[in-house]
Amino acid sequence: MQVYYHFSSSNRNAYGLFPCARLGQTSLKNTQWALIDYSEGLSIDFVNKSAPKDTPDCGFYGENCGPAANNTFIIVISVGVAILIGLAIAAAFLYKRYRYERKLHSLFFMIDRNQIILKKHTNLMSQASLRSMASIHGSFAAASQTLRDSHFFIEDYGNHPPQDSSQMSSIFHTGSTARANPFGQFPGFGVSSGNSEDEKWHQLKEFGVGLFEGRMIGLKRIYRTDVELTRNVRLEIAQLLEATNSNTLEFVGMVIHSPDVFLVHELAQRGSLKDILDNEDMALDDVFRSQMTKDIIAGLEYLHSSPIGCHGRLKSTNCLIDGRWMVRLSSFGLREMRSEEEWQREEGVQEGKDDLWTAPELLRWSTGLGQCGHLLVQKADVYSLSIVLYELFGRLGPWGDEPMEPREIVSCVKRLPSSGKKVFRPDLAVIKEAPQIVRDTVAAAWTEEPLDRPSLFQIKRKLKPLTVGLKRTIMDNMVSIIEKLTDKLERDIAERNEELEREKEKSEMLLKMMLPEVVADSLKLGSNVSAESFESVTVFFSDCPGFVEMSATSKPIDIVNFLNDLYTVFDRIIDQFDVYKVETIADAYMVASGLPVPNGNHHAGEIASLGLTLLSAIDAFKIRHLPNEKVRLRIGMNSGPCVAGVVGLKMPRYCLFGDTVNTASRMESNGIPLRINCSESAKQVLDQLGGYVMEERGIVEMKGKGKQMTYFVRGEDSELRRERIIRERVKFASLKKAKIQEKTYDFE
Ligand SMILES: Nc1nc2c(ncn2[C@@H]2O[C@H](COP(=O)(O)OP(=O)(O)OP(=O)(O)O)[C@@H](O)[C@H]2O)c(=O)[nH]1
Repeated sequence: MQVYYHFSSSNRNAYGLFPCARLGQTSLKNTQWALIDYSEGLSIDFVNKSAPKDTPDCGFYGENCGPAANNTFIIVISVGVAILIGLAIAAAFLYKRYRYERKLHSLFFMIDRNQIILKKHTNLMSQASLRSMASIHGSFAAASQTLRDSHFFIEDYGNHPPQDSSQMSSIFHTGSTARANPFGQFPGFGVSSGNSEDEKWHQLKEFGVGLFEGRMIGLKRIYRTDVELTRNVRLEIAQLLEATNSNTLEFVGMVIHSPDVFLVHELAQRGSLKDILDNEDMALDDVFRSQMTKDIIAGLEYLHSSPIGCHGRLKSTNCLIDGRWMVRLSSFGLREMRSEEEWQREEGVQEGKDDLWTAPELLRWSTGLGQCGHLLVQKADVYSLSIVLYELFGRLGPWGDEPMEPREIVSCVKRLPSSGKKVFRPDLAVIKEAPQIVRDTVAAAWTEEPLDRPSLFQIKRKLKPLTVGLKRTIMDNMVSIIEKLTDKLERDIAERNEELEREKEKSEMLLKMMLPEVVADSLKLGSNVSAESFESVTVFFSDCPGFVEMSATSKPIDIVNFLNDLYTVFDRIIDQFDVYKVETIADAYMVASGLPVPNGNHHAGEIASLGLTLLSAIDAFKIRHLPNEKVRLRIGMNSGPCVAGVVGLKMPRYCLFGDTVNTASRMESNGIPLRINCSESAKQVLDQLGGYVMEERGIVEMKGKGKQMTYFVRGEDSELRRERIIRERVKFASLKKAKIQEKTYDFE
């Protein structure tokens, strides 16, 4: 067979079929098969100088085209897109970081002081609130704050806040990376201007309460001489703001207003664990203790796993209790900023009380908490936890019944223990009632060697039996406590009401002793008591002649005793008559009848009968320091019109005015001792009443009054008086006060 590729052998340029090889058949004997014999001929002059492809582009069946063929393309595209996404993420990350850095450089945490309304801090552990439901077990003690004097000082710029960051840096040492002018951003933020608002803020010592953006906040003073806002400090503040956990207290921001610096945090309604433990009225049962233990550990766990890394100053004052009775840890973080504060405090303000919870290695550490690694502080937290648990279960304070002063305790803990000797720790016997697992945990957690202390995880596992089934039990517990509280509350309210009632009665009684009942009643109702005219009253004066001489020769205390004895007798007697005691001035005793409630013309009778009774009583009266002497009482009485009213704002007195009063006084001063010296007008009224034995004394010259006819009242017919009073009582209610005398006095 021949293969042609050219149809014209003479013209090799023309394309056609030409022989280029010969294929023959090789005969094979003894076989049925023949092999193809190929002999090469001319070389092939291919169109386009190369042999055509032996396979079509897409293959014989299209297998090289379609979806499979696009994989590479897709891969390329995918890689491209991935790179783009990567770049976008990186850009976003960088942008976020840039924004974070910018935020760090700003004063994002600053709160303008003017946005906070300071509230009076009655610690919510106070009696009142605790008696209220809020506090489960009756009254909590007021916050046991050890108020420390402020040692805080930031350079004072007077009334002119710094205008730029360079000035600002004198207040806040912002470091090379941090420069900001907070005054531009926060109107009112800056330095004290010495007004009353400043005063209020200065007066806030350790802790204050305020209202910020509609919610109650706690203000904790930071004791610093300056605030260095380095990047680290800002980072710590940012971490605090980001910390959100149900067992840590929410940090809201800072108020910096020279010279005051405050941390602003969410308010824990029920005060600190210490407040609760210090309050003897607050019975804590196992369920509460277990729940609190659980909360404290949970709070610490969160801090240890968060960027904050540790607590560093755990103590019972920093375990705050919120409205739902959950423990919320506070005062963590800001280690760098507050480590400075520690040393300032140590220099004199504290008596070591704050360090009773501090681990020995931290007490020995000399460069401040800010320089400690997280692990070290975490182990120190475990130590502090052991003291808090000891306090919680022993309820005798962080060091139980240890008699040493806090400062001594702290120095003993700080001292390196000699080998083989027991380390100085609180007495475990104080918590002998606590479950064994608690005692074991406490003992293990205050080990001297930090690394030998258990981890929080181990502590939690060890104490798990305490909290098993707690959820259900605590609810039951709450209900029963609420019931108990309600009972207690009701009893307390009833008791207080009774007390209040008693106090009210006492003060009313006092008022009535000072003023006539009708006057006291209208004063109580807030009405004005205007002066009142009385047509006819009788005024009585008595006096002890020789009193001035007696005063000169007796000891003042004897005079006081004498007058007290005498007036006790008089006061008892006047209760039997319808009279009103107006006042006493030294030995002078003034009484009136017919006011403030008129009693017709019975006033003269009441006064005369009173006088007779007094003279009778005086006969038996003994002067304690002069047993051989007798009181020679001189009495004067006069009847007529008068005006009475309350005068003065301070110590208001019910006073009588008018000539009737003056004449009564003259009757007494011009009278004869042991006689009732009676004026003409009083005698006339007594005659109208009848039953009084009168004796004419005669005309007496009286200073300012001229000649006055005078009488003595010598006796009375008590039966007549009795009948008269019984008869007239219906008409004159005040006569009901009058008791009926049985005896007729005769002074002849
Ligand atoms: N009711 C209530 N009282 C608080 C609150 N914060 C603090 N207190 C009271 O103020 C006391 C002192 O609190 P802090 O100043 O935080 O305690 P501290 O022991 O001085 O703490 P550090 O200075 O951080 O070591 C607590 O024992 C509470 O009685 C709060 O949010 N609510």
